Amino acid sequence: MTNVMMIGASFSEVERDRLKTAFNAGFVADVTDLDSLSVQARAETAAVAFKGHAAFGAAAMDLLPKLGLIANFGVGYDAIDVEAASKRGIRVTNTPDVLNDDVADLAVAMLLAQCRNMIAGDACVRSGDWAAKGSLPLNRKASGSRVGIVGLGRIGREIADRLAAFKMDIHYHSRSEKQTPGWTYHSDVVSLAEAVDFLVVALVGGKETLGYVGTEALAALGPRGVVINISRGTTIDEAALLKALESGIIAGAGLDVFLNEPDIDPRFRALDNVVLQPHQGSATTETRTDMALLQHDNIAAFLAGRLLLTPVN
Ligand SMILES: O=CC(=O)O
Repeated sequence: MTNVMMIGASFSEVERDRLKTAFNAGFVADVTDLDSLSVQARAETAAVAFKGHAAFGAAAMDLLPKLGLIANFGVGYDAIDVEAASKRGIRVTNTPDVLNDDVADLAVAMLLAQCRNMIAGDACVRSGDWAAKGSLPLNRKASGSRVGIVGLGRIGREIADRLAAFKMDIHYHSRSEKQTPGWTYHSDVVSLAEAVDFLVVALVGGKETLGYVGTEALAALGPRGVVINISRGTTIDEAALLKALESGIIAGAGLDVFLNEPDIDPRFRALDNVVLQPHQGSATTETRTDMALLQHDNIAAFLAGRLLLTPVN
């Protein structure tokens, strides 16, 4: 009997094997494939191990009448309609904390790569241009500048701690003022953007933060401003961001997340003032293993009737 169903083409072979061995879990690549399962397989499914960013809404939940748990692989669960799940008595879990370090590391790496022009530097050495044409134009100092963190949750704090070690003056905006070591709170994102050179977006995704950083904040950041986004493509108004990058309203960006991943807006690829990453904030072997184990442990706890480790609802 299979009462656990994996949903997500992005599960690795190791992750699939682990869940298959532990729970005899079945597999479908996408939520839209659920109706291809037999009536019995759907009727037996008590828990779903979910991975990916495709929407998991009420209609899919209704295909699984005994569903009691959606265990998300990832901290962000904006793909899952949690309200619809709660209404149906379905619990949702995620994988917080274990990925904070990696996501914060990538944010810092993109900020440094952007300032120090590292992508062009690598190309310059590889292509032979260094010998043929000489060094690159001077790039930009990162240490000691002013940075604004949008969203001082678990990941935002890790980013701020790292950038404080780079002697940066830390400003932040979040729902409420926090206990911080001398960092400056801003009650709105525009005043934060006005005060800093770098804006690092570490918000949760979802309806509430849709287009949170928009035209006004980008204009306030100004022509030396750099945006780093490791949250979700939805948190920045992407049309406004592209316009700001193309027209010099801001200086550049480091982006790990986009709308319509992986088929991102081709205008990004034409820009030479951006560092682009394929949504890989948590993508180290170590962290993905920890995330997989936490997802597994939530499913095991649910099936055994124990308390969930990291519940969302
Ligand atoms: O995007 C990755 C996550 O939410 O964990």
